[in-house]
Amino acid sequence: YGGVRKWDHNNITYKILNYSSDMDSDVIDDAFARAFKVWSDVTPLTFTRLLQGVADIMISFEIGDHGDPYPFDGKHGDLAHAFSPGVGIDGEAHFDNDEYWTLGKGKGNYTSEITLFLVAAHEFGHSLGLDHSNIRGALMYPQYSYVEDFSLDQDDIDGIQFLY
Ligand SMILES: COc1ccc(S(=O)(=O)[C@H](CC(=O)O)C(F)F)cc1
Ligand SMILES: [Ca+2]
Ligand SMILES: [Zn+2]
Ligand SMILES: [Zn+2]
Repeated sequence: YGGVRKWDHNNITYKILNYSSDMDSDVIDDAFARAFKVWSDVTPLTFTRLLQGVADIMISFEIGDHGDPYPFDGKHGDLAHAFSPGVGIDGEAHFDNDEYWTLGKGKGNYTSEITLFLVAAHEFGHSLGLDHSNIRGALMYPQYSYVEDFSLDQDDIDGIQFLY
């Protein structure tokens, strides 16, 4: 999870390794791009998507035990996790594919639908080196809660600007 390490470069790359079947892949691509923009808007960081090769942040949808010490737990519970900067597994962001991923108020009662954009923005905060915030409205607060019109809390901005 989050650590106090940070990337030693500002032009960070990411790669999407696989997709969830809950949403079109171009909608998922866009949700991830918007989640990275949350952070590039308040730092000198840039995020470039790679289609092949090894990127700093490798993004994948996983279920159950998926080869790291943090197996997913089926629908609900843990939604995703990400590792702080470094080499190898660090920087990776994993999303639980047993969740029903959507964007905002889906067709049904969105309490059972998890907004990919919000979770991704939070996970990428961890991939950049952020830990949790104790401010309830902050993006880096440890609990997921759906918000209509999202904005970073000052605590999130202070945290990321402390690092970069
Ligand atoms: C607002 O974004 C999130 C809040 C909480 C989570 S989580 O409930 O999946 C959390 C993982 C995390 O804090 O990144 C849990 F420990 F797994 C993910 C994204
Ligand atoms: Ca889960
Ligand atoms: Zn994992
Ligand atoms: Zn977190």
